[in-house]
Amino acid sequence: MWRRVASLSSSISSSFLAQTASRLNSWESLTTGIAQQAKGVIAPKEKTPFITFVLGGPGSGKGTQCIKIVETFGFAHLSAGDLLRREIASKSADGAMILNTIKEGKIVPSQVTVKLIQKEMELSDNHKFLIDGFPRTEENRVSFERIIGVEPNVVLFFDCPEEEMVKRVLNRNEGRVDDNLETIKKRLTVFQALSLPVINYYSEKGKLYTIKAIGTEDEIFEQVRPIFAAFEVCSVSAMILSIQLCCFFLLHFESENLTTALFLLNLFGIFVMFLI
Ligand SMILES: Nc1ncnc2c1ncn2[C@@H]1O[C@H](COP(=O)(O)OP(=O)(O)OP(=O)(O)O)[C@@H](O)[C@H]1O
Ligand SMILES: O=c1ccn([C@@H]2O[C@H](COP(=O)(O)O)[C@@H](O)[C@H]2O)c(=O)[nH]1
Ligand SMILES: [Mg+2]
Repeated sequence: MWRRVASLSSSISSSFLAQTASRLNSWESLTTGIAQQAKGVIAPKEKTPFITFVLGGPGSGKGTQCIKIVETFGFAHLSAGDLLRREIASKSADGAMILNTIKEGKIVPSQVTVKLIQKEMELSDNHKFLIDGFPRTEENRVSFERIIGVEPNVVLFFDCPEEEMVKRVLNRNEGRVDDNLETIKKRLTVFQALSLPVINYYSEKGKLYTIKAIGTEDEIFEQVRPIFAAFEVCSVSAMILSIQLCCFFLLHFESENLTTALFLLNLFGIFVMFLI
């Protein structure tokens, strides 16, 4: 169901209505998320997904910050790299190809990665997703939009100096096959050539939030926190405003002309949310 809602909104994305609908979708997604978190109930699949892409070079701290975002804002964390490593570990049909690609610091074919992400999204009870380390190429991006049928609401870019990224990766000590100087150099070249255009694309679309990824983990998270907090404040404000307006209209029309009242309420609500 969320796929149908999302593809409908992306098909009219150039218009004023689409912008308004997209904001409404974002707020509605987050509002239901907060309410459901508070009540401890599982989000039904019908909810519009709220998607955040988490981008940045190797070792820029994407995974580390995703853990903090999950703890604070209740997202589901889907790391594309982890999903690919799981395929290798499970010795699936694509496992050997994925292992070689990762060792070479190259990019796994889009179809393979998008299918893994899609499966995780469908299995998840959450509707707020952090997609970590994806899309890494323009082809990845287009493939995601075509297969999943949605665009991200937010794109985070962890901007970190190369020297620092190399240092962090070499100190990571998790036994990853790509955590060696030779592969890191290749990954940095791939990042510059193929991933930066994706980041520029989202910058032009006004969806990019750049984080200066130097300092302690907590200092970096203090740059991330206000981004999601702002979305939550908007959604809660919109919800409160709607309830207030609803009460006002119901009293004003004494329930006689309820349909007109609700129509006016919706129009006003959309107008106010667009202004916010
Ligand atoms: N702010 C920080 N300062 C110092 N070290 C950090 C910081 N953030 C993360 N690290 C460490 O750097 C290493 C790389 O971090 P992380 O795995 O989060 O990066 P990543 O962007 O997910 O990398 P990759 O793309 O290779 O998966 C980890 O060992 C992590 O503990
Ligand atoms: O969308 C993706 C994500 C990852 N890869 C490959 O996996 C490694 C490791 O990814 P991390 O996100 O750093 O864990 C990456 O270098 C690629 O080889 C991919 O192909 N597509
Ligand atoms: Mg990572």
